Amino acid sequence: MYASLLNPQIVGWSIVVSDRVKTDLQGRTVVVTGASSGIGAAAARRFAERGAEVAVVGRSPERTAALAREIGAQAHLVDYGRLTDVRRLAEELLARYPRIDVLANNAGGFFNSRKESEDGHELTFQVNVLAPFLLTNLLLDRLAEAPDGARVVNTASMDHGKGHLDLDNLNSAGGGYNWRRVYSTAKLATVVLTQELARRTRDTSVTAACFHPGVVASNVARDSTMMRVLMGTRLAKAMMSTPEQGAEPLVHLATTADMSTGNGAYFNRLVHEKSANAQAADAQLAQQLWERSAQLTGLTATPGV
Ligand SMILES: NC(=O)c1ccc[n+]([C@@H]2O[C@H](COP(=O)([O-])OP(=O)(O)OC[C@H]3O[C@@H](n4cnc5c(N)ncnc54)[C@H](O)[C@@H]3O)[C@@H](O)[C@H]2O)c1
Repeated sequence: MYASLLNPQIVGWSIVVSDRVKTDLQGRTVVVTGASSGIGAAAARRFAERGAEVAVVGRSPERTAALAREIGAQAHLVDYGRLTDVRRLAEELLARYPRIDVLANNAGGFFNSRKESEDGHELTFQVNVLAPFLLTNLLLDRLAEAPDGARVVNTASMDHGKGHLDLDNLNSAGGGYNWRRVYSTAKLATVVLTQELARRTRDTSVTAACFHPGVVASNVARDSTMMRVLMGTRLAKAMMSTPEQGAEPLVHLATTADMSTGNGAYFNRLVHEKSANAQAADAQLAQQLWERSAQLTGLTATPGV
């Protein structure tokens, strides 16, 4: 019974994105970050089964190579804790793939205590927001050239509802670090930047969406002792979705034929939802967050308004 509460597909909630999907992905290239485990690995397998050329992007050399070998794909390594590494990855992808049809920004996570990246940014914000923002911008021209239209799918979380963006303190500096609030805020930024990306690319064939994958049994809590213990119990595992179930919305949003009603939107699994967080609908904040993120990642050229 509890499992069905957490698994929309079991109780049969309505699916409001178009159910017309591109099932044959032959000739298409899909980039999946955080693909060495969990939701990303499950999604990468599904894309490969449908014939896509998959760029398996991961941090762990062993796990990334193993998954790439398993699905006959190419492994690409990156550490999102270093923005220079994100730039190197973008160059590697641009050199290797003449077309990119889907960018799944899925890498993410949270940390027990406040850590800073090599670039001096709070690490949760860098890994979940700044690094994928930079990668997306660096790949955007290639995405816009995709012959059948390209899709950016960002893995957000329903936790974004509890986030609060303070443009003057995106670094979560000062005392009282609360990993949950910091993670929720990072995922709120994902929701806000997805909308802003859709707005800034509205004259191109690129569309974007973000989603909550459900509560998924994965390694996402590896850096939080408390969450690792909570998510590791047998009862908790029985209540959670599998990575394959968590990957379903990602694969669907990446391949759904018609995004005209969902461009820039947030989906709770496959249900198009209006966010309960008022900041998610603040267009001025979205514009400012985009500009601030560009500044923090050293981007000089981003799509205009
Ligand atoms: N598991 C859940 O219940 C849940 C719920 C909501 C959202 N999410 C989100 O789903 C996404 C996938 O998580 P998952 O549950 O599959 O967990 P996971 O830990 O298996 O996957 C996270 C991936 O992100 C990668 N990653 C983390 N830090 C990185 C870094 N510094 N550089 C490069 N890659 C890095 C990891 O290597 C891993 O492949 C994350 O964005 C997570 O926040 C998960």
